[in-house]
Amino acid sequence: MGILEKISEIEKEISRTQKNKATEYHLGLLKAKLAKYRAQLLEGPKSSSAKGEGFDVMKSGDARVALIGFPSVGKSTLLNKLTSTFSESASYEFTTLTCIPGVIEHNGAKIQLLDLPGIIEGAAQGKGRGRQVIAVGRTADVVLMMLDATKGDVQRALLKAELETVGIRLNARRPNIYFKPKKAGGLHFNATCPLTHVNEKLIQLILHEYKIFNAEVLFREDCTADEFIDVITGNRVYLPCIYVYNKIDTISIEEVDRIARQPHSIVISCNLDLNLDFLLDKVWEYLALIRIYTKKRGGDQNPDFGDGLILRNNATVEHVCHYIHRTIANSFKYALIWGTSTKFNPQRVGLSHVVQDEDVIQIVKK
Ligand SMILES: Nc1nc2c(ncn2[C@@H]2O[C@H](COP(=O)(O)OP(=O)(O)OP(=O)(O)O)[C@@H](O)[C@H]2O)c(=O)[nH]1
Ligand SMILES: [K+]
Ligand SMILES: [Mg+2]
Repeated sequence: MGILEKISEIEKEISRTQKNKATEYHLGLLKAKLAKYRAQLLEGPKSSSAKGEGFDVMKSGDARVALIGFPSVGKSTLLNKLTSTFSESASYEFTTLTCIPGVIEHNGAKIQLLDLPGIIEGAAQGKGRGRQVIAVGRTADVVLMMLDATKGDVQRALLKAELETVGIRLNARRPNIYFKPKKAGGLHFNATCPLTHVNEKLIQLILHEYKIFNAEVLFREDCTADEFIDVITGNRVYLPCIYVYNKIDTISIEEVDRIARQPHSIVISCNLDLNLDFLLDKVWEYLALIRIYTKKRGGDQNPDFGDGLILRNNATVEHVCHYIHRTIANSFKYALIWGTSTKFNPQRVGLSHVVQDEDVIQIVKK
């Protein structure tokens, strides 16, 4: 039996199996098997088309955003609206066949926006250009899952499932589980909170499926078997995702209102230029980028507000130093900061101080 057949057998069995206390172990095992086969499938012989043809796009700018969606939902139209790059758009499916990068300039940052071919059900198993699209998706800082507002809710669930299959978790946090395989000593299992989804026996069964007999496992939150499998498997990526419903010019206002209220969702119309500014603000929010302005020493010079430094949320003064020049941190004495991250303006801070959006910083060297 090929891997694909094994996978579909297991999937069938899982859907056949009723979820209850008695089947808990059985289901846990099936899920572990499924995750294992899927991993094999992805690692399997690299298909010759997995590279090239415009898919090896260099990362550039401060962040990368990937447009993923079914054919003809308007991905290329959006790229044309938001960037100065042109990508062919048309009413027929699979107009776009490669990855086309554009640049969005927003809040002084350069955000790389990737237009990609449409993906279809079965993409994760290599249908169409699915695997290549998903491989690019993994490298993004934020995924824009683009949907046709007229097509109902199925698309969203289908796409999410495709991405899940290949280990991409959308709008989820890495499970807080400590896991360390050992050479000997059996399984040491502990939890810092009551567990309602798994117990030691199930954890042991799942680990055996991966031929792991000695390990230390500590649940720091009430995780599920699936989440534990994610931790064992290891190569998961956790990506923020915005569901972008396009073509709202063709549906009723009631329907627009309903869709807009769903979590992580935003409604737009490329054709009528509706809500595109709001989309950019959302992208900015999901990227969690911050702007830091520098001020030179001496005089009453104003900071250079035209030219901010773009950093990740939770960046420290040390990150700021590295951004300016990698040797600055060595000769660093202290920094003065004006902004929301300090109590006083200015305030003297050290390298570990966490900066906030729109802080002004002056670095004083030894
Ligand atoms: N009514 C309406 N049509 C739109 C809107 N945005 C795009 N379209 C149309 O949708 C069709 C598909 O647009 P594309 O930009 O080619 O879609 P795509 O997702 O890039 O398609 P593929 O590259 O084939 O996957 C075109 O005919 C567009 O004119 C919109 O906001 N409203
Ligand atoms: K199209
Ligand atoms: Mg396109």
